[in-house]
Amino acid sequence: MALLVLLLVFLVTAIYLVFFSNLGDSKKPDKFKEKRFENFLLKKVDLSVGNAEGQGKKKTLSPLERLEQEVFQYASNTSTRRILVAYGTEYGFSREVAKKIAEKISEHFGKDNVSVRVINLLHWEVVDWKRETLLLFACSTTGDGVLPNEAKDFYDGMKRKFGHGELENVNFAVLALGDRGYPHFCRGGKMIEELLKDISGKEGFAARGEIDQEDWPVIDEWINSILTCLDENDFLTCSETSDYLKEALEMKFGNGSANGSLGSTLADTGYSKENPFMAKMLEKRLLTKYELADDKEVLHIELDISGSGIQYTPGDALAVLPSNCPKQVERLLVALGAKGEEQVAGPDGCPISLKNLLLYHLDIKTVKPELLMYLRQCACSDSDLKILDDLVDVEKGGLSKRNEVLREYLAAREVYDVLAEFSSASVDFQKFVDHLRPLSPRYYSISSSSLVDSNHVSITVSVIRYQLFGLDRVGVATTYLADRVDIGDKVPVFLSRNDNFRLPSDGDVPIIMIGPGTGVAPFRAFLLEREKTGSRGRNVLFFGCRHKDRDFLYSSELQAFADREFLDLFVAFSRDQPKKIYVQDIMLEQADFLWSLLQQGAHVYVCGDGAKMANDVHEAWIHIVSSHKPDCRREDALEFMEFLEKNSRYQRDVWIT
Ligand SMILES: Cc1cc2nc3c(=O)[nH]c(=O)nc-3n(C[C@H](O)[C@H](O)[C@H](O)COP(=O)(O)O)c2cc1C
Repeated sequence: MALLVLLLVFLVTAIYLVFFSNLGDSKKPDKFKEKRFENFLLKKVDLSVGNAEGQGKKKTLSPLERLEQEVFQYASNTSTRRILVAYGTEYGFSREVAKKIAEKISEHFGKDNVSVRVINLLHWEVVDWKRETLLLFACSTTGDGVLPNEAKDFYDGMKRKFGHGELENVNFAVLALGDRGYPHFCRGGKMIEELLKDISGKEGFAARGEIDQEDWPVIDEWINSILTCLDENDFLTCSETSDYLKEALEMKFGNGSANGSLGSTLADTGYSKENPFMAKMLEKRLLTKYELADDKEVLHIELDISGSGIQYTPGDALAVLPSNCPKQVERLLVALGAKGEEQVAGPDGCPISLKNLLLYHLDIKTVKPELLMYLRQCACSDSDLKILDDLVDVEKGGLSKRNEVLREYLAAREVYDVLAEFSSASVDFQKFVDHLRPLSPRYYSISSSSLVDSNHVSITVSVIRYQLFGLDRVGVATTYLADRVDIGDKVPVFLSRNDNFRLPSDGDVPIIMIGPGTGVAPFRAFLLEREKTGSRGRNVLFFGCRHKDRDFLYSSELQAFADREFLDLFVAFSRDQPKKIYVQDIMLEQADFLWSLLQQGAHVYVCGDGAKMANDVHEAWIHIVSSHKPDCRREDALEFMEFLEKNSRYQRDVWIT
């Protein structure tokens, strides 16, 4: 009996514990629940950040997941009103723009009334162009006025495939994205428009948009002009009720497909911005004397890519995904009045600490004009409001890049500066980060040859450090590599192909390389490759720097090539004598020699600063050609250089800082 009573007491206690303790739990103060939520957040953060050191350790995406990043379906695909928005991008901005175009069209017509599909031009072969009636293109320009790598096959393929007027059913319009600082502004978009004009046999239904950098107000204007045209004309309606495209894409790239390749960049290695390879740093060597205030700090960096499957060719670039400088992030957090541990939504929508988001995911240097508009909303002092109103004055061009005052203001400031300047603005952390750009990869010309060592890749990095408004400023990726990555640490990288900067296939053809400063990087790769393949063609290099004994990059290697009579080396040291001398000056001294090389079919390469040097070198060529070709006027010389360019005998890999 006593045993029975004991059992009964035990049972009652157990039942009480199971049911009532839960009840009790639910009455515990909210803090307890918050704690459990916090643990949940921590787990999520771990997943989204990868690890404490940095980003980059992301899961490998399946072909279908990668496809979803490339192709977006914004609306019902059963609608008979249909449009295809195709983008060609090198750095991702045109994809962002294409998504915005799709969203706006979807919003304007109602998402059930129109089917808007977005596709990377990389997948152009999946599209049945004769079945498409309405096309919008958003395409950038890269290199020296060329199409993005992933859009090149589309351009050549469409030219081959369709004759004049063959796509007569197509209505199209083009948005060209570029940067006015480059000599061939928006050339990629212009090429696509010309192509479409030819194969459709008609003009675009709306004027071509030309965008100077990330100018959203002008992009919005163009989208609005498109919406007006679509309201006024019935281009949208097509005769088909089902959409072949989604099915075709899934067939081609879906799980289990036989040829599930996503195109050249991804297919070769599977590594991309979203899914980088973690390459171990093997060497970091200073190539310059770095002691005086005026000295340059240039590093030779070698990385281990064994096991990655990355196969590079001289001319290609290596993209590095950096993280921001912790000191700069701390400074920003102080200006924000934040601790850093505050939770905000990360790029994938998962919660992440404000500090980690700023360290690993967002660009804290570039100020978007939209951030100023947001600060305008939060500012409460009259003087802050007045300055902000003046900056974004509609009369001056508002938020657009046409607003010269705003343009100059932003060019000289980082995100910290505007926060510090408009300190009366009390910002919401989530809204603040929503107004920052994502941190983008930085591209460095590869300076090694995979024929010499396929497991290693090297880049040549000029480290950026300067002062602005009395504060230290740094180049994000250059100081990431110089200060924050040690030998043995891993760096997230992926390969960026550059088929517009290639050695001649015939090793007997002479090459003329012009590469001052870090512009010499791809030429080191060219020389190593040509020596390894036993090329017999003459190699001529024009290199320039400030001082022979301070910043002559790879001097002993280059001198050794010259000593072996494998290289004709010409150098210009701009500051070693009272009169400044640059590469274009020493080219002119060698005019007869250069002309004779051109006569022998030489290929010409220029790498480095696109703002000044590339133009000065181009002028030097015009001079050399017009002074050697009989009866040659300036226009004839320009035409001659264009002829060389069209025949891949004049290739430039230039950039503007
Ligand atoms: C290395 C490099 C070369 C560029 N060359 C040109 C050019 O020749 N003409 C031009 O208008 N814009 C040029 N741009 C600017 C880009 O077209 C512009 O930044 C564009 O918004 C990038 O879009 P995307 O991210 O879709 O490639 C160049 C940009 C870079 C980084």
